[in-house]
Amino acid sequence: MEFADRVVLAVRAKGNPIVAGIDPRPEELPPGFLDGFPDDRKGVADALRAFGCAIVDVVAPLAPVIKFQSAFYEAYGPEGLAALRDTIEHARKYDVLVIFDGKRNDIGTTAEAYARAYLGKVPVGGSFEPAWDVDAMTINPYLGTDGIAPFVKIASREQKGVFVLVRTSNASAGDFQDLVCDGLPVYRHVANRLKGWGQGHQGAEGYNLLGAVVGATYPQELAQLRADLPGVLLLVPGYGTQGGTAQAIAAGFDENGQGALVNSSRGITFAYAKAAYRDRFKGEWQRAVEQAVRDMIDDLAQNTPAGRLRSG
Ligand SMILES: O=c1ccn([C@@H]2O[C@H](COP(=O)(O)O)[C@@H](O)[C@H]2O)c(=O)[nH]1
Repeated sequence: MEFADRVVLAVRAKGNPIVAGIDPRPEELPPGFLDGFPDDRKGVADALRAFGCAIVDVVAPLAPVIKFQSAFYEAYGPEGLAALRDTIEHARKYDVLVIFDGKRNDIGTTAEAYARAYLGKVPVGGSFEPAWDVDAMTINPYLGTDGIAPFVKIASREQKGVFVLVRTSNASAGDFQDLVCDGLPVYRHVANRLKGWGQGHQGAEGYNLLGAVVGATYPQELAQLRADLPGVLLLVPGYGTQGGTAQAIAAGFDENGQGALVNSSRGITFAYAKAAYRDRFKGEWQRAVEQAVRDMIDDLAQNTPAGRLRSG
C-alpha cells in the first residue's frame, strides 16, 4: 500500500494524528537510568537503546507514527547508530509507521545513495537488500530538483514517503525561508515546487508520497501552506516544548481532520520531568510518557479538526 494511504489508515485506526518523537538526550534520562550501564560511549548508547525501546513499548500502541531524530544517536558514533537500528527494529514489531528524521540531501547522485539507504535497497553480493528500511524520511530542499528526484523515484518504487522541509519551526526559520523573491517568500516557492515534484504520486486516499515539514510555531504560514498544498501531508513539529499549541495547529488539517501529523518529542520522551507529571507519577517515568501522549491526543481532539477522527 502507498505510504500516504498507510498514514491515513493508521491515523484513522488510532483516532489521532500524533507522531511520537524519540530524541534521547542522555543528560535528561530519568534519574538513575544510566546507573546500570558502563561509563563509556557504548554504555551510553546501550542506555539510549534501552530507553528508546521502553518508550516505543508505551507510545506504539497509541500513536500512528514514531519519528526518530538521528542526531541524538549519531552523537554516540557507530554505537549510537547501532542503538538507533535496534530501536527502529523494535518499533517494527508494532503496528506503527517509522519516520527517520535526518534531513538528508546532496547533489543528485549522492541523494540517490541516501534514498537507497533509508527507503530503498542496496546491492549486497548478487542481490539487493534494505539497509535502514524506514517508512519515511525528512529531506532538505536546498539543492533543488536533482536532489529531490531520487527520493521521489525510490519512495514511489518502494511505497515509502518523504517529507521536505518547507517552513521550519525554529526561531531563525525566516532568515532564508521568508526572503521574498518573484513576489513570494522562499518557503512558498519550495511549496510550489513540491507540488510539481510530487505530481503523479497521489495515493487512493488523496494524499501524496511527498509531504511537507511545517512548524507549529508559525500558525499563519501553516494555514497558508495548508491552502497552497491540498493533498500534501504536513508533518508539524514544534508542538509543546517549542511553544506550538493545538489552536495554532488547527489550520493544518483538512476538513476531515486529516492531512497533518503533529510531532512532540521532548514533551513525550521526557514527560516525567514536567511539573504536571512529576508529582503525580513520582519515579514511574513510563506512566508519565503514556499520560503525556493521552493528554496530547485529547488536546488535539478538543482543539483541532483531528477531533473528527474520533467521531468517525
Ligand atoms: O522544523 C523543524 C523540523 C524538525 N524538527 C524536529 O522535530 C523534533 C521536535 O522536538 P521537540 O522536542 O518536540 O521540540 C526534533 O527532532 C527536531 O529536530 C523541528 O523541531 N522543527
